[in-house]
Amino acid sequence: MIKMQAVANLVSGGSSGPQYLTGDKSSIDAFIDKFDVFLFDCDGVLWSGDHLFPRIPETIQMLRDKHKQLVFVTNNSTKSRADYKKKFDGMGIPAHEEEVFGSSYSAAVYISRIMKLQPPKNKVFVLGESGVEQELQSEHVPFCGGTDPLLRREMLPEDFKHIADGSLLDDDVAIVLTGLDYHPSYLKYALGMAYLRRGAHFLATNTDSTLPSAGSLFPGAGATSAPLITATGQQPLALGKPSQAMMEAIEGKFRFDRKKACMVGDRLNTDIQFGVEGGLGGTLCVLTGVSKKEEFLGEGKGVVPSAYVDQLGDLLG
Ligand SMILES: O=C(O)[C@H](O)[C@H](O)COP(=O)(O)O
Repeated sequence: MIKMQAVANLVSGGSSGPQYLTGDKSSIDAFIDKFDVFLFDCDGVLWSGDHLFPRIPETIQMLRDKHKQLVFVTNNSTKSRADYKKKFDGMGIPAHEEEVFGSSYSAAVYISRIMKLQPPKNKVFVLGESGVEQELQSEHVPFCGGTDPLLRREMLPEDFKHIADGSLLDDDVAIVLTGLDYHPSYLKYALGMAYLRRGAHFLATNTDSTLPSAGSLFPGAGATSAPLITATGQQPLALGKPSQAMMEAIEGKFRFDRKKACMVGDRLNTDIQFGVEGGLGGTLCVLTGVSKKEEFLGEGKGVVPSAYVDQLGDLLG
């Protein structure tokens, strides 16, 4: 009876709400068999900071043994694809650098291939970490700011004057790009604000409110870009999940049938929304990160996954 009910849910597309898969081996197998491609969020699904969740390497390997195409789609812009490959290797997770598609790469591709501003007026002022800089470099986009040690100092009285008269600004800057920034400063915000007031485009790798790490929550990219949003009254164009510009870039690079793809994530308003709005064949919510099941179970919920598990390793049955 349970088996028939599980199959009924899958057939009806989960009309009775998201299917709870943990502990239900036959439903897990049926769910996995529906898809050729799995898009994986990273923070909150595979790990929390440097803490690897149980049976992640084995789960990823199981999907590879089933010949599934895997793409690791992270909004964490502090690391580049190469940095993530090192992290995957360190965690024992079988993954290739070209399978990683982070928000820093998404932003760099958007700037270089979609915006295509004419040099030299195509420079980016970065409020973020090395991952953004590396990916801009990979797309040959000039930048300033970011991890520049000269900006990691107090705002001096003369800075107000030199920002106001433009002598501390770079006339080639046409874009302000914010990401998760572990080294925010008033000086960097003042420079970013000045560029935006001059008419620079306002982009963000992502605007996640929080960063899941060490089993807790910390200020996310949305929190570290908030001062510029408040000061200028402008909203950035975000190039991370749930942005469909990111989905289009991923589909363009990896070439897959969206109806045979499943988005796996821990956050409803980025990962699951990304998959639902992208028209993917399914979404799987994992309860080891930000969102709780109470946020999607019951009537009148905004974003509802196709299915959910307590932790990703439960897919091993
Ligand atoms: O604040 C952030 O940038 C996000 O919390 C973080 O980077 C999310 O990473 P993801 O879960 O998309 O791997």
